[in-house]
Amino acid sequence: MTELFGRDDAARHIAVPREDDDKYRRGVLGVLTGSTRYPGAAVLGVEAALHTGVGMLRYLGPERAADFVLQRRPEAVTAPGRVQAWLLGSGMDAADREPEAARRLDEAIEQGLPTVFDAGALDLAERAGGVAVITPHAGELARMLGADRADIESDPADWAERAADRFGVTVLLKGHTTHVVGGGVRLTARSAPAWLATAGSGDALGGILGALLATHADGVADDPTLPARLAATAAVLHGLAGERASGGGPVTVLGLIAALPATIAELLAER
Ligand SMILES: NC(=O)C1=CN([C@@H]2O[C@H](COP(=O)(O)OP(=O)(O)OC[C@H]3O[C@@H](n4cnc5c(N)ncnc54)[C@H](O)[C@@H]3O)[C@@H](O)[C@H]2O)[C@@H](O)CC1
Ligand SMILES: Nc1ncnc2c1ncn2[C@@H]1O[C@H](COP(=O)(O)OP(=O)(O)O)[C@@H](O)[C@H]1O
Repeated sequence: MTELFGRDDAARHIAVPREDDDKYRRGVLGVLTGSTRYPGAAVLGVEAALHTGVGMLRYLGPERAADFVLQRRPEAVTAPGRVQAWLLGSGMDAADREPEAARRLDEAIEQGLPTVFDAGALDLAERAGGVAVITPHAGELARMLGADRADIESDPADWAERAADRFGVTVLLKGHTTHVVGGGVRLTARSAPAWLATAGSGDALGGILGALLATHADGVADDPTLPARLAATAAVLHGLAGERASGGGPVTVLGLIAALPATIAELLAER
């Protein structure tokens, strides 16, 4: 059975820092995204993760992208070190991976930590040793499954379930309605206005989900349904922040990201 995952559900999945927390205890997100060709995707994912809330973010992608990330977010740490979760692949091209990026992706996957596999890392998800959430759009899922995009679009929840079974991961299938399948649950999130169909919007979603995994890293391996619920939470936050930024009109991805803190505050006030 498919459950509609709404704002109340999302509100319950936001980790609020406590008085005895510090930056490490809150959760550190490692980010390997972006490329020389697509540095902007790295900036968007980092921005979205920081606006969702993490204790620390380590950005370890290619130099050109790192320069842009640091210009925009000097709080991002570019030195390698321990992390509690990974965001991989946004703004990378699986067919043309930079060698250093490929090496770092391998090292990250070997750690077996909770990981978001997006865009140019989707092909690596099968190798995940720990909790894995993949975030394809219908075209990407079609490529992964050797299926027709139109078939996936005609029955997205069913195809998301097939992918979850085949790859042994939680699947977040993007679109106007987001379908999440994994750990024996099927969830849908429907909060997104169609203005969100804009380049870079998915890169922001990856950052939101990465932050949620990092801040729930302790519980996520022990609760089979939690990765799916966190993925659905990311979709709800993304949709609500998009709605807030749009106000009924066009939305920019940085506008959506800027709306995340107030969106989260509103959800927390309701719980
Ligand atoms: N600012 C940035 O740096 C952005 C980077 N992005 C990255 O770009 C990479 C490719 O993502 P996509 O979601 O575009 O991959 P898709 O699988 O949707 O598309 C692959 C390619 O197909 C072509 N294509 C598909 N439909 C087309 C159409 N209607 N008209 C013209 N060309 C079309 C484009 O050349 C595109 O690059 C990912 O790594 C993604 O993360 C995108 O997220 C957009 C923003
Ligand atoms: N018609 C739509 N209505 C609402 N949200 C949409 C629509 N189309 C796409 N989205 C959302 O926008 C984002 C697009 O992600 P993606 O296709 O990966 O774009 P990009 O790679 O350019 O960042 C996803 O979060 C998706 O759910």
